Amino acid sequence: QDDLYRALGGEDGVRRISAELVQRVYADDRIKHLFQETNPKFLTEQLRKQFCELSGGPCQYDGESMKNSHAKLGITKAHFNALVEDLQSAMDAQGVPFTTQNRLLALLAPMHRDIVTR
Ligand code: HEM
Repeated sequence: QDDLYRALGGEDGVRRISAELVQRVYADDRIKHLFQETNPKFLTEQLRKQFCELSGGPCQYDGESMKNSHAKLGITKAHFNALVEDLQSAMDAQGVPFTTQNRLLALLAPMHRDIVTR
């Protein structure tokens, strides 16, 4: 049940992917303006726990719901796609195989219903 977690590189892998994603997002001119009031360390830690739990790892995501945490941001489909691209780049940089990348992305994709609000 934790094979996706292990394919992502386990604890260290998921930690590195989360950190790399946040670095890319804060440098991404398409979306960085939306993160101006968010502490990158906090966001990295929340993403780490969420990716860990989703992939079957021994963690529990204890943060806000996707709906509540994104409600006021006015996120578009284009913003969402930009973040997904940043995640793909982050996983590429960590040497995560394409098929493993797609398994994580498939778990995240349905969240667009709660995250994209315009
Ligand atoms: C599948 C896609 C996404 C996932 C899995 C995700 C996940 C998360 C998580 C876990 C948090 C922390 C919630 C908390 O505990 O308070 C968060 C917050 C946040 N997300 Fe996302 N997110 C996604 C897409 C996006 C997109 C597309 C944007 C904007 C381009 C975005 C912008 C933000 C911002 C600005 C916050 C911080 C809100 C605050 O400071 O309270 N997210 N996201």
